Amino acid sequence: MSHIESVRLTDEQTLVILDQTLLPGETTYNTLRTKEDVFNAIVALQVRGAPAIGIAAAYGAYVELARHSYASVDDLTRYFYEVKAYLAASRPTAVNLVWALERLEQVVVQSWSSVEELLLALREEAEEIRREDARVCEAIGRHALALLPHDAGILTHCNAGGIATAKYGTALAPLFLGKEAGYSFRVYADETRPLLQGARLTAWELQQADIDVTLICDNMSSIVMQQGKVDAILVGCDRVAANGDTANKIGTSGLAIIAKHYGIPFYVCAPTSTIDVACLTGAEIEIEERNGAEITDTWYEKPMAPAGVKTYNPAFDVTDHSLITAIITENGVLYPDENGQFEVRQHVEV
Ligand SMILES: CSC[C@H]1O[C@H](OP(=O)(O)O)[C@H](O)[C@@H]1O
Repeated sequence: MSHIESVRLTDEQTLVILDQTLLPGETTYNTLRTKEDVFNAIVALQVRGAPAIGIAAAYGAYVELARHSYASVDDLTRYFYEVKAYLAASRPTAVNLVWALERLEQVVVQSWSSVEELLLALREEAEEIRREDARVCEAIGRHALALLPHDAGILTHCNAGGIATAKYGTALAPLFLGKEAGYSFRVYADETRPLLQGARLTAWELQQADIDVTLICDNMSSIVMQQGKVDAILVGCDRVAANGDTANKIGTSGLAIIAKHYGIPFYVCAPTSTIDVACLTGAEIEIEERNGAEITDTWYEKPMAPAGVKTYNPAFDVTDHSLITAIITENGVLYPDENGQFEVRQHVEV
């Protein structure tokens, strides 16, 4: 699989990201030099996808810290907490953002003899977060692949591909690995309004990998399931609660309800870094609400709605655990027990 890297730390202590807002028409890389650059890139979804956001935040925190001088390790530590709080506020729903910054905090709280030693350790931890994510996504792909017929029809939502992670993606990982193993998946990618991650990113990534992909509007997902074209639905996630309730791109929960109606397996592909066992149920997950202009203005040359119309633009929704067939992590496939309950904590702490 030819890998398209979406987040990279350079030797010049800068962060380079693939600007995902310009895909598929332009493959443009932006250089981020400050915490403000990183914050704005995450808010604008230039870098997006829960794991990729975490990696960008870890790299971004390091890049910001490395560009200043410090009188002492305590001075650097104080500034780390300022940068952590600032970057953590960029997007609230994907837990990987805070998870990655807390990984750096675990480094900061150790005892360090010099500023240089601590900065080096922070860079290495950020690099390890990226390397780990690639290994995790490949493992998710292998576990998911084992569940799928060689010629399965797959429905995807939003984009949980290689560019949303360090490599492979989560929901798309089995598709890339299957392609390498000679599988002939037929993928239906729904466009995923309002930001069209399915049309712009998933269709693009699958075409780049020569995987059969058909783009559909979100409101066509039901008919492709009714017509028997879909053998399984694969989605990513932004935060999985302790009971298995899952926050993912807006529209996911509706897909799960339709899948339940047609008896189609609904799989959540979840790195354990996206599981938040401190969050007991989906009701506790903060849902980011974004600017309504993404609905009315982003893709249209002419007005698509009356001027001044009210909008409501929740970027995510929560799929109830009762609608999820299995949660696939790097540790394996987690099915609900006989009472329909997911023992997520046990699965995470293997
Ligand atoms: C492996 S990416 C998970 C998740 O992230 C996406 O959200 P966004 O495009 O807003 O960053 C989407 O919900 C994906 O399913």
